[in-house]
Amino acid sequence: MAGNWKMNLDHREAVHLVQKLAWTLQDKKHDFGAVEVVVLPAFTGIRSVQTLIDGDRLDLKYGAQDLSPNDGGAYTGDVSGAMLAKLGCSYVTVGHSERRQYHAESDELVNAKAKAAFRHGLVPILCVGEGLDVRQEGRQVEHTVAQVAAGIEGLKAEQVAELVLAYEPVWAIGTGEVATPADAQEVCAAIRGAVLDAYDADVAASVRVLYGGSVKTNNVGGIMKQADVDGCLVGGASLDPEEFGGICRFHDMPVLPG
Ligand SMILES: O=C(CO)COP(=O)(O)O
Repeated sequence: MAGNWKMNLDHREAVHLVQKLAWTLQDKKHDFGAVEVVVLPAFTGIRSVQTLIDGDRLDLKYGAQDLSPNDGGAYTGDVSGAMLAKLGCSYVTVGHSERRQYHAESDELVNAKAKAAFRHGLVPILCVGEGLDVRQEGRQVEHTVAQVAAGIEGLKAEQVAELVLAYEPVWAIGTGEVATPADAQEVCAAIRGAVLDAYDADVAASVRVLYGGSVKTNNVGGIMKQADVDGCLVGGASLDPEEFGGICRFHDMPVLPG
């Protein structure tokens, strides 16, 4: 379960949220062996979050929301995978739809960022998903599978086995419009199928496929029941420690009909 905080929370607020999240998980006896919990602060919060997690030996992982495809040099404003690895990051999202939309990130750039992450021992959370127009045309599977194929181009089997692919239909992000569990399963199964076609059954079984888009405690139960959904990438709800803590306890959450 990964919380993408997006451009929210300064470094002090980041520490506060991690403290509260740790308390609520501890209070509810969270099974960290069964459900890995990851927070993705803005760059400015990572150092403080690292200090807290290391200092208190919290069983939380953390990462960044983006990285440069380059390893260092004259790239003003960019942050390299090496810098994130030095801060103890485990994960980094690449190709989030907000990066694709507001920074015109292409599939080629997303692929280069995924490779940069692996060069520095970071696991990319590679985000894919269709917009409303594509969904209305019924082309969500072909669109998303093409993004996956381009995103994983040239990656080694052992890298893809570690990779996280996040299906985030753009029309469901921050809108309150959650995909139905069946919608999520349809595309997540196709994503795993694309990995099977490109690699083999072991890699397809090992790659983790997340769903993201308006995930809350009241819908996570149904989404996580789906065979090809291994976890969720949570935006807005991850800023509320009680709500995100509840999402991490998805086994206890209601599964609503439909
Ligand atoms: O973009 C998302 C996570 O990366 C989803 O955001 P919301 O959960 O706010 O819809």
